[in-house]
Amino acid sequence: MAESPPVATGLVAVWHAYRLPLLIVLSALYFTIWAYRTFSSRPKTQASASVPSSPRSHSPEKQDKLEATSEKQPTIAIPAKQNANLTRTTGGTTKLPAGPKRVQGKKPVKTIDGRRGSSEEPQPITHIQPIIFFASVTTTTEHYANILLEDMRAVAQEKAKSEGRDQGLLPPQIHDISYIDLDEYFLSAPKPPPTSPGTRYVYCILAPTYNIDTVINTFLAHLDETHNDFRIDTAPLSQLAGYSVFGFGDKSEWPTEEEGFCTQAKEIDRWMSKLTGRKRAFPLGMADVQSGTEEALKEWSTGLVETLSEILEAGGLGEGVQGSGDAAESDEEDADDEDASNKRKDGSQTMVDLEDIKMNGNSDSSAPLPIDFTTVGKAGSSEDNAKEMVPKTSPTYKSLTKQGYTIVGSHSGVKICRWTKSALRGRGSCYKYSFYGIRSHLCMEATPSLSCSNKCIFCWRHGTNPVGTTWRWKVDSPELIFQGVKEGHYKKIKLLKAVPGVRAERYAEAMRIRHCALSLVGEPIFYPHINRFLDMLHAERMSSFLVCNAQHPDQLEALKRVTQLYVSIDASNRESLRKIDRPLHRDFWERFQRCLDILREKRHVQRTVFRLTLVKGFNVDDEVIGYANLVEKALPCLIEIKGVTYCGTTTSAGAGLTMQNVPFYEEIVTFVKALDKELQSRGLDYGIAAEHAHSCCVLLASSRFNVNGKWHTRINYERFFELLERENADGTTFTPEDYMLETEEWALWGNGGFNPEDERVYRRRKNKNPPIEAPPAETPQEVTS
Ligand SMILES: Cc1cc2nc3c(=O)[nH]c(=O)nc-3n(C[C@H](O)[C@H](O)[C@H](O)COP(=O)(O)O)c2cc1C
Ligand code: SF4
Repeated sequence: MAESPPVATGLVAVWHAYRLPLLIVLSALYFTIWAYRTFSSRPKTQASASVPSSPRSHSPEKQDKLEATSEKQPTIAIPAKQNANLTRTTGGTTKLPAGPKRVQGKKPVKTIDGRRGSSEEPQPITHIQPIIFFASVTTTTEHYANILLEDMRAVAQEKAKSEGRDQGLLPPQIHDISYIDLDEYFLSAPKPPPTSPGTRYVYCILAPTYNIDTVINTFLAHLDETHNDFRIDTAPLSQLAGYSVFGFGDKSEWPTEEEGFCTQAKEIDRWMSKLTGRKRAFPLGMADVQSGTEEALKEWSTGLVETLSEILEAGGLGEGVQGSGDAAESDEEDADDEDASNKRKDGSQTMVDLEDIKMNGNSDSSAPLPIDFTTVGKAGSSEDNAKEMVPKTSPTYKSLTKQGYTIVGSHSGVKICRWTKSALRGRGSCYKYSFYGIRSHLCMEATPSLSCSNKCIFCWRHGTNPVGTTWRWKVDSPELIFQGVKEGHYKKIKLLKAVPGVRAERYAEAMRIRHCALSLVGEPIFYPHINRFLDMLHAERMSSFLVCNAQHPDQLEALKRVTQLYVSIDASNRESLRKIDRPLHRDFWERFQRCLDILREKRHVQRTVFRLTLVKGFNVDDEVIGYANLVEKALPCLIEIKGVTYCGTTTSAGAGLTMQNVPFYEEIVTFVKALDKELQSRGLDYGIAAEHAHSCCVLLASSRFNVNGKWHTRINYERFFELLERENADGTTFTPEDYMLETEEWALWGNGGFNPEDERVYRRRKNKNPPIEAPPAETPQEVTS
């Protein structure tokens, strides 16, 4: 047997002598390394570690190509791992997150305005970085997303050339929703890079709708979960500068939204509104993939890009005004409106004119007392000494602006009516669409005189507007008023673009006023330069509907042509008129009668209209004969009959007006039939032409507007302007029959009058047992101007 070498013998001896301490040291070393690896460096998830700043990982070639086509622009890349402080691990970069979510995050801090947000002070906005997200199963949406990318890139380049690069719109980034980690973009807003802290992101989301399970369901589920995850701020994307959604669907199979057209885009829009704290920068756009797709997308993207410029200019979407990024959700919004309308400070229920649903602020029942100017000075006092009708410092100014009026100059006003809002949302226009073809989102409601010479008991404006018998104030130029009312109107329309449900195409249409209702408050013909003001409207091809109170015969006589001339007929006899209109003129009845004579003279030159507002117990019972007398005297082209809207002011209450005085639609119908019969019995050729049950309104028309058995109550606006321009050029006069159009079938008497293309929305009744009788939900009393 060979002997062991001496070194080996030595090692064995050492092992035997020290094996216990050696084993202990080695074990300790092993445990230390294991513990270190286990606790200090838990491996990162693929999601949080590997998300690149903006590339579309699924098609690098395409992205390279797109990037190659663009000039070098300062694109701001989102730093990877920016959301690492709030990471919901989903186990991968694609598709459905499986199993329960794990959330690591900072507790969101509350900001001064009560919203939650980041603890860091946001920098003023210097750059807008649009990010286009799209989902696509059969590549249609992807195709349009790339068109949008190119369009926005071109705009950004153009703007960079003209405006420089210190501030402005950056070329967009694009992401396919299927290939991004949703947590990276939809759990919190991207943080601006340190080199450009004023950068804010705008999400432009393009999505088709599928009634089968696709990545869009995954996306929607993610948005839903994020919003409803109690560990996450409910509006974690509020640091975005805004968002907008565009949907693709197929109308050949899903013809209406009720039947499923673009429903998933609508859902995305709704969730994004919640997640961003209502930062809808532009209304939801929708396109039918069968026709007009590119045009619809173009219209939406043009509007969106304009908004991005506005965000840059204004430093954000704005706060605190409905529609400016702080709009309530559609249904909540309606409920709020309803509440605001129906509840007064003293807790009693009232019904307020729905046109008066305020754009901002609260209605204040402690409105200032009406300013009666009749006792101050004399008419025609020198303009130099003349006072302003509604000075900026006056309580009247404050009260009117609080109610949503924009005061222009010192005596004019403009306001958005609730029907304009309704039409923008595809929920129907006012009765003037059914009767005359006026689409409410194209209509501006204005007045060049906030002052009136009546104090009608049912006037919802009473208590805020000045009253007077003669003009004794400083007179603003028609140019100033025209410019001011247009600006005021467009500004309010712009505020509405973020209101849930507003249609992109209707919003775009609304940016061109086509009609002007001179009927807001006060007496438009009181304004000394009303004719010049009308010329300005017509020069821009805006039709004019003017309502006067039959108290200013001289001004009525001198009034030039309008598209449709109204006289309010609030009663059929002197005593009743005195009680209802509470006129300031002592000779009010004589003035009224003279106005009827003038209307009779004008009936072959203009479309003349009687507007009857029925107040049960005041001007309905036993007055059919009296109204027929007035019709016989003035022979108006048309007679509009509607029920009063109870406004619950102290004035109306003092006059004994309650909800009991508001007629039901059936009662209006009974009255209309009786009046029709009475007119027939006198050989006056009138008939019941159309109705708009939705706003309790019925139209009687002279047979002059019945051609071959078909009612022609609508207006051919194009024709009106052609005829007017010819008249101005060579004096060729024309008649109302020259610009009439056939009434739509659905608007005819007996058919209800609601445009089938609009979505009919019934107001929710919160209070099941209202203390006072309310009109049936099917026939809400909605007053129009
Ligand atoms: C199976 C299937 C279901 C669809 N469901 C709807 C739907 O519910 N509503 C709708 O408006 N369009 C629907 N569409 C139409 C698609 O939204 C439309 O074709 C869209 O352009 C597809 O976009 P994409 O090619 O980007 O995936 C559906 C299409 C398919 C093939
Ligand atoms: S006509 Fe009057 S109610 Fe109708 S949309 Fe115009 S302003 Fe509104």
